[in-house]
Amino acid sequence: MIKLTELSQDIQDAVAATREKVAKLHAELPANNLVVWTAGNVSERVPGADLFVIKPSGVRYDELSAEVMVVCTMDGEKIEDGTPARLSPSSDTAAHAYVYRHMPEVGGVVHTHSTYATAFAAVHQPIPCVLTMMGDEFGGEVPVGPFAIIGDDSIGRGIVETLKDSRSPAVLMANHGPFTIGKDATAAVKAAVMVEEVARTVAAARTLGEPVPVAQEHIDSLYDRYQNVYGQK
Ligand SMILES: O=C(CO)[C@@H](O)[C@H](O)COP(=O)(O)O
Repeated sequence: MIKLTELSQDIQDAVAATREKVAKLHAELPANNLVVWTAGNVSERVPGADLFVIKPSGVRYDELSAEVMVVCTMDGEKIEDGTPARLSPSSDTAAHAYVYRHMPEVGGVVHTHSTYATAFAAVHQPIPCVLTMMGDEFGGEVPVGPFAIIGDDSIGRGIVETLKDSRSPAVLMANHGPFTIGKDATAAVKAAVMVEEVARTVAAARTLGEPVPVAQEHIDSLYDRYQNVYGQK
């Protein structure tokens, strides 16, 4: 088994920095009302190594610190990372690992059960692109992925199959909830916040009438501006 202390100092430093970052980002899930109890997870690739960092399974968010973040290989196997052997990685580790293996551009993955996005997943309905904010962040609708059993790489296969030809960084896995991807874990957390927000707004809009789709040409222009011009250089 790979032992963290036997890896190069550069890799050990990169692991330490990633653990700090991933531990901090987990606090964003309850802070943004995206999870109850322990029902969500964040992971990030370790730069310069075939490793990623993810939270331990079933541990309360206020107990998560850099020291207990679990380090895994790209096959989702925990390495000897200095945490107790009994500390298992998230139950969604195989899904995160599958995404990293098949989407090399992805550096971060997030899963939550946020209420409104999960409600769309429960009824197998994509979130239609009816808001400029959706054009900006998702470049179109947020798609629904297949039903998949938890624990092996079925969820990962569903995520990759659904997102590989989509601009959306979010997929609503049927009867389960949102999984989001990004160039790093911060971007994936942002997508998780945004997908819940637009799901909530679209659900509210439907109580008033039928939401009006944004024209494709406007979606393309919104997406291009937000991805390439918005914010600070
Ligand atoms: O979707 C599920 C289970 O339905 C999981 O995402 C858990 O809700 C969180 O699991 P851990 O990351 O704590 O193992």
